[in-house]
This record gives sequence, structure tokens and C-alpha cells, in this order.
Amino acid sequence: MSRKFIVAGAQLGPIAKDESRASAVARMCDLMRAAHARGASLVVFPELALTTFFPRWFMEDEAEIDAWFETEMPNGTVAPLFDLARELGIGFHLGYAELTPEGRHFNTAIIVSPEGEIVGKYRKIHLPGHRENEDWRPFQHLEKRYFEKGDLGFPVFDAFGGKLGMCICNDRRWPETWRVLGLGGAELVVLGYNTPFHYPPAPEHDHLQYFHNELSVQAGCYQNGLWAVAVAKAGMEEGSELIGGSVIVAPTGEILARAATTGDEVITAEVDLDRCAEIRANVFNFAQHREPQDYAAITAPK
Ligand SMILES: CSCC[C@@H](NC(N)=O)C(=O)O
Repeated sequence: MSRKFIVAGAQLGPIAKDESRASAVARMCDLMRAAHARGASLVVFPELALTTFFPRWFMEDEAEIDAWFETEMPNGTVAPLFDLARELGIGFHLGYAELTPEGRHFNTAIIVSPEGEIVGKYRKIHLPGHRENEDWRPFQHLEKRYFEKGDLGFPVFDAFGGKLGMCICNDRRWPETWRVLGLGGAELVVLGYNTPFHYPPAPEHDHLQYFHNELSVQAGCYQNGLWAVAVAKAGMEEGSELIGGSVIVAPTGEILARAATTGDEVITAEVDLDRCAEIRANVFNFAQHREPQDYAAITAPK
């Protein structure tokens, strides 16, 4: 049986600090309709898609911090997205800030089936940035302050006729992320990102931001024989420019679709999950060619 379907990346342009979640959801509904019109079965939204990228500000007040988080998923604000997905029969991936009933904070993403059920959940493991205010920076990157390291590992879910893996933003730069997902059998990895163009600790690398994004995703796909949809929140957001460059990448590492703007934009490509075998049965046939006995240093405690 064919395991081909059309997947969409729904890049979001900037979300202002005072833009409501309802407004962001309305924009996502428009993108979902556009993806559906192009025949997509699955639409991937970015990391922290409901609000501006709030870790760029130093906050100490707990109530002020918690206001950026969702205490339930789904909730009333995102209900229009879940309802539209059910109506159109389209699945989606959504990143958001999660506050659990126990008071734990995570940078989280979910996969929702065309029936509106949450069928996959991931909590970001590689948290970049810093914990304290560093006022020499033009903007902060306080993910280590606001989020706990994810506690769900790198999960792989049965969905859309195949195996879907998840990671979030900075995770895509780590080969370990992709290899663990590949070992878990992932055939399609969905991920969102918020990547500032300017990296204050090493500004000499700013011009490489788009290159490093593609390098990371293409290498992850090729070296593990899997597909990926990597989707940005992009554009000039509260004085911080976020890269666009959302891409859909094949198991060969080839880019099949790439966003052309830094605004709200849908990209699509046909995904054939059976093409993973082109790589996984050959150069990266793990069972035949992997030599894990020589990889112990990778998992040694730091
Ligand atoms: C400060 S590290 C660079 C920015 C980082 N962004 C996120 N959101 O993880 C990224 O890896 O794209």
C-alpha cells in the first residue's frame, strides 16, 4: 500500500508581544485552510506558536512568566484550530509553552490527528541560552530559565500511516537527536523553531544562520534516512529578527520545498515514507553497518 501523502509547513511571521493567542490561532486557521487547499494531510506549525518568543525578556515575577504558558491542551483559545482540523480532516503539529498541574514548565509540541486527538507529545530536551539576565545582549535567550529539560525522551509515534518523530528547534542541531529518532524508527520528523538571526555570543556567525539550519536538517535526514518538516516563526519580532527558511527535506538530504518569505507562508511537498529505505537499506543500514561498541563516549555522563 502506498504511503504517500502531502505534508505542509505553515511558517508564521512575527507575533507581537501584545498579539492575542486568539489572533495567532486565527492566522494558523488561515494557513491550515491554505494547506488543505493544496491537499495536505498534515500541517506543521512552529515552536511556541501561540505567542511571541517570550524568552527574549528577563522576568522574575512568577505570574508574569506563567501568563505565557498553557495549563491545558486543548483549551478554549486553540479550540478553533482543533475544530477546523476535524472539519477539514487534516492533522497538525503545534508548539506551545506547557505548565503542568504540578507547576512544571516545558517547551512542548504535540501532534494532533485528523480526528482532533493528541497522538504525540514531546518536551524539548536541548534548551539553549542562559538562566540569568545578561544585559550586554540586545535581547535575552532565557530558555534555561523558563523551561525544564524535557522528560519524554525523543519519542516516535504511529501516525499518518508511518512513524513520526519529534524534536524542537535547538534539538535539530544535535546529531544525537536525529540518531535516537532514527533508531526509534522515525520516518518523518516534525519540528518547529524560533532562531534569531543575531547570535550575541558569536555574531561572526550571524550570516551562517540559514546555512546552519539547512545543514543540520539535511544531515539529520540523510544520515538517518528519514523525512523532515522544519518550520520557522520568522521575521522581525519585537526588535529581534528571526530567520525563516522553513524546509521539507527528503531522506536523501535534498530540500523539496523552502519558504521564500519571512511571513505567514505555506510550503508543501509529497512525502513517500517508503523512500526512507533508499538510505536505510543501503549506506545507513543500521543493523549492518553501525558500530555502537565504539560510540560509548557519546553517552558518557558530562
Ligand atoms: C541561543 S541558541 C540559538 C537559538 C536556538 N533557538 C531555539 N528556540 O532553540 C536555535 O538553536 O535555533
